[in-house]
Amino acid sequence: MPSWQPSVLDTTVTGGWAVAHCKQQFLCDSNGVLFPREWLKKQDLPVIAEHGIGHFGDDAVYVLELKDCVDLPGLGWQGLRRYMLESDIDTYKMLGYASQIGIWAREHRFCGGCGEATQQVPGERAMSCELCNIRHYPRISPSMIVLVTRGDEILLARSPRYVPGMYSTLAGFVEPGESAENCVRREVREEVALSVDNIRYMGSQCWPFPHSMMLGFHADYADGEIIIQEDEIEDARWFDVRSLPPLPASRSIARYLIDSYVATRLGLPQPVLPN
Ligand SMILES: NC(=O)c1ccc[n+]([C@@H]2O[C@H](COP(=O)([O-])OP(=O)(O)OC[C@H]3O[C@@H](n4cnc5c(N)ncnc54)[C@H](O)[C@@H]3O)[C@@H](O)[C@H]2O)c1
Ligand SMILES: [Mg+2]
Ligand SMILES: [Zn+2]
Repeated sequence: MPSWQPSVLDTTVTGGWAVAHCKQQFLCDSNGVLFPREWLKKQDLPVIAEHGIGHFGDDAVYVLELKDCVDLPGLGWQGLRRYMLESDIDTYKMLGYASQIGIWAREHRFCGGCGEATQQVPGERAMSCELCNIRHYPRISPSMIVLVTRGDEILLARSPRYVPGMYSTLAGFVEPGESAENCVRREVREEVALSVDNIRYMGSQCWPFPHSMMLGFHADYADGEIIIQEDEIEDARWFDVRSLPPLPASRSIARYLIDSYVATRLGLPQPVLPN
């Protein structure tokens, strides 16, 4: 499998390969998502932005951001989540990156300060506004995710958005003025009314749904009884490491945090954080 290497490519150079993206979906056919770029640009597509995003093996790759997910004969659309679950890691990384750049390009065609059209900065992943003399960079939203444990028990919760039966670790976005550790304390308190101690950093993961940076932690239960925050969570419980419910996808940091603790308690080999 070719490997994926992001970089900023000049869109005035012709040739290479391209993906067409719209709302976390990719245009595809039976060969996949990469199309000869010049061919793709000749199709009847509502392109609103184009960025050169890097190399897949030796091939230069561009993303065409489309206004709508239009139907083309013989072609379909496939969501990023499906690639996260089913494709090789380099294809998933390429498409996660393409999706983040596509969404950012869509949302930064005009300056938020003055409303004028922005321009791509050559050689940099930025849109500039000459009137305001500012640059708009891709947005990344730091989020914490935490596995809370109490001896052989781990705390898992269900959001109403999850597939039936699945439970996962607690997560939430870092707010202005907050450290990642304070975010861990606040989210655990808000979502399940527990307090935690001994918060330690476990690793991070880009989570392109749509632009999160997951900061993974492990924390010990300190105090309190579970009271769920009903608008975000429909159930939360302590599970014994020997009898766990259906868990998140193996590529997620949520799953890594769980597998790592289970491995420690049961004396199994440690998992590797997929990145
Ligand atoms: N990779 C993983 O293993 C994994 C697992 C669980 C959650 N996540 C991700 O973690 C992130 C946070 O999880 P959550 O949904 O529980 O968050 P959360 O507990 O903060 O609740 C979501 C709410 O946060 C607000 N919000 C949305 N976008 C925001 C932003 N950019 N900044 C601040 N607030 C925002 C909205 O009100 C939204 O309803 C999500 O992107 C989710 O997909 C990743
Ligand atoms: Mg949450
Ligand atoms: Zn401006």
